[in-house]
Amino acid sequence: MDEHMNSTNYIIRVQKYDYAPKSHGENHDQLGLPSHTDKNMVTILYQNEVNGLEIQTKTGQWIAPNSRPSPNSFVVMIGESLHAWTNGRLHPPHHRVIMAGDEARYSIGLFSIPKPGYIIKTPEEMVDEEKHPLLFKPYEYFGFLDFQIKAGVIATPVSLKAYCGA
Ligand SMILES: O=C(O)CCC(=O)C(=O)O
Ligand SMILES: [Fe+2]
Repeated sequence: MDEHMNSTNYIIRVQKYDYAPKSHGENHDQLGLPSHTDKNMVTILYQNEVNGLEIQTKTGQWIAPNSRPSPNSFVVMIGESLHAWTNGRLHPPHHRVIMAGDEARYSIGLFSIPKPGYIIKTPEEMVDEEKHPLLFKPYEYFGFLDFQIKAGVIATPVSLKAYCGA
C-alpha cells in the first residue's frame, strides 16, 4: 500500500467531443478519439448520457461497454503499466470514441500514473519460468512515453514490447 501511494500520481481530465453534424452526409459517424491503449496503470471513465466509448475484445470485436449509460456507472480500464506489472495477466484493451448522434459528449477520466523516476518492475511472484516467463524488463513510465512521442504515438504506435520486452 505504501509503495502504491508513494509511486502513483493521479490526473483528472474532462473531455468534450463535438457531435458530427448530419450535414456531413448520410454516413455522419465520426471518430472522436482513435483506437489506442492507455499507457498508465488504471483509468476510470465516467461519461454523460451520450454514448461513444467502444472497447475491442480479445477476439477483435468492438463493443460498447456503456450501451445504456447510467449516472451510476463507471468504466475501469487496465493500462499498459499494470499489464507489465502483472506480467501480462491483466489485459490493456484497445478503445476508441465514435460520435454517432447529434449531441456533444463529455467524459471525465481519472488516470493513475506512475510518478517520474518510479521503475515499473514485475514482482517475482508474477513470474514463473514455465507458464509465465518475464515479459518486460523494468522500465520508467516517462521513458516509455518519450519513446512513444518520438515515434508519433497514435500514428505509429510503439508497443511496450518493442521498448522493454524481456
Ligand atoms: O472519453 C472517453 O470515454 C475515452 C477517453 C480515453 O480513452 C483517454 O483519454 O485515454
Ligand atoms: Fe484511453
